[in-house]
Amino acid sequence: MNDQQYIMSIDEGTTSTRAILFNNDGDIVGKAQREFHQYFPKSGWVEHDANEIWNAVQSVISEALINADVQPYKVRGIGVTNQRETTVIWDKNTGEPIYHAIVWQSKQTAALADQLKHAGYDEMIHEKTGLIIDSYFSATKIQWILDNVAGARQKAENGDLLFGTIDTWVLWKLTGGKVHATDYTNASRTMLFNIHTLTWDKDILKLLHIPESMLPEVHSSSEIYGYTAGYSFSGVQVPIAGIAGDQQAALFGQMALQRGMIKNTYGTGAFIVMNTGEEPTLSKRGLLTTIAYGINGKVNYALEGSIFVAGSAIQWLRDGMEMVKSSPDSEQMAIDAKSTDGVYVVPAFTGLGAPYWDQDARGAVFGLTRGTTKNQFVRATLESLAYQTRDVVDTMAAETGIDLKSLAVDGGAANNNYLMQFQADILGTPIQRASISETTALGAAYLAGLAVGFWDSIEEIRRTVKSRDAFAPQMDGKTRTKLYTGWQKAVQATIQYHPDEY
Ligand SMILES: Nc1ncnc2c1ncn2[C@@H]1O[C@H](COP(=O)(O)OP(=O)(O)O)[C@@H](O)[C@H]1O
Ligand SMILES: O=P(O)(O)OC[C@H](O)CO
Repeated sequence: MNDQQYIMSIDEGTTSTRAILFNNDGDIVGKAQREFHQYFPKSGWVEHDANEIWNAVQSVISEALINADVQPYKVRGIGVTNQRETTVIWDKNTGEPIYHAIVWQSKQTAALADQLKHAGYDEMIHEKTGLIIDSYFSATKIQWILDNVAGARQKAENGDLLFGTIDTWVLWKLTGGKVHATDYTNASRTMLFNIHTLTWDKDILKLLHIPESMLPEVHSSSEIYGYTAGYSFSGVQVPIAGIAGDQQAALFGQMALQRGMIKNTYGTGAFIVMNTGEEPTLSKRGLLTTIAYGINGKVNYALEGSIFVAGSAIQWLRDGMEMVKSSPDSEQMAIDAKSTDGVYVVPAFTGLGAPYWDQDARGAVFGLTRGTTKNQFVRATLESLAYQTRDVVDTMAAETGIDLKSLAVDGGAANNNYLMQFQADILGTPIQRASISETTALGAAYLAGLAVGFWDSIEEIRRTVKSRDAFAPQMDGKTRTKLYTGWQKAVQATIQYHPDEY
């Protein structure tokens, strides 16, 4: 009899939900993926239907089990990882969301964030939460829902509403409404969590008029939060034993567990995270301080540079500009272009994140001539992912004094070999690409597997890590400086031009 057991990761991303089954060697044995609807009700707004996300979660769980021919009782534990910050508020009596989930990229709360900044709360919020006031985080999204949905504030004050990031929503649904909890990594993205005391911050809650009764309990990233209930896992009770925001899960999946280790995940956005050890480092240069993971009674912190538009710029080339048929086609087109011939694309579609934090910037293209080709435009768009990464990596080096020896990468767009080579060239640093691009899901599986004894220790996990693809820098220093200087000028010009002001 086959007594192999598995861990299932549920990776609820910005554009799709995946369920992935891992065996004891950390290999993928089954997988299912489902895209869901993106709602753009007004310019700059991005929303999801939380019920649709839950339906997608249920269907990918079943499909992954069927695809791998694995019986549900063979799953030892579930790890949940998720797009962070995205905010759901639901009625705890009916289980119904009272508004669409407001997505991390959404800009409907930019004015609320500006009010907080202008009232001079930057320093207080940065000091307590490690974050820079921005509509990106959950806090102003909660405020907005309470202010804009009829009767919501009263219900919240009566204790009838629950807030959750997507991990919390999925956990609540999986456990049949029994468990309302999150982990440190997700809590640290709300702009309501004190990263020093590891508690919800009462001063910020008071300032934003958010009742604490709405907020989930906060736990470590690796422990049993509850068990699947009802038919949520084909009727079998499986422990949900790992939770982490997707970028932190990727850091864990890369086994970047020592101070100074750094990874970049190229998904919808790109997120560069450096493990800074057991003490939080507050940035003076526009990086976020965040919780990397909490495990075995200890918390590790990280510095993060968040780039809002990365793979989604390639989706824009596909769906908006209709310049590529599929995202992977961008690789050959970039190679065929041979050079961008001075074209720069700055994809600031929803403002600029780290290190600029300019909510009002919008995308721009520079250097077009009559001779500019589609292939050059595609190449320039791909290169923007690498330039934005260099902006953050340089800032991290300046902030910490730690020089980058190599950059660990993963995520969908990291499959693009042209991009990876250009990234190594423009950084002047080698790139190490994880053997599976699903490092986020792997990290959540590790966290869950450690909690249930599927893996006994981190050392045991390390023994299963496979060799990686490497990209060494080949560009000469003069070309690197010339290209990067052009990018810096393009970004400065983008910051100068705020279309809403005209
Ligand atoms: N070969 C490729 N070249 C460039 N971009 C790619 C490639 N493959 C996927 N992408 C981009 O990567 C993103 C998907 O990556 P993924 O890690 O699945 O993202 P998420 O978790 O944010 O949903 C999409 O935006 C897609 O356009
Ligand atoms: O969906 P992803 O992978 O681009 O990740 C989104 C981030 O968690 C947002 O902070």
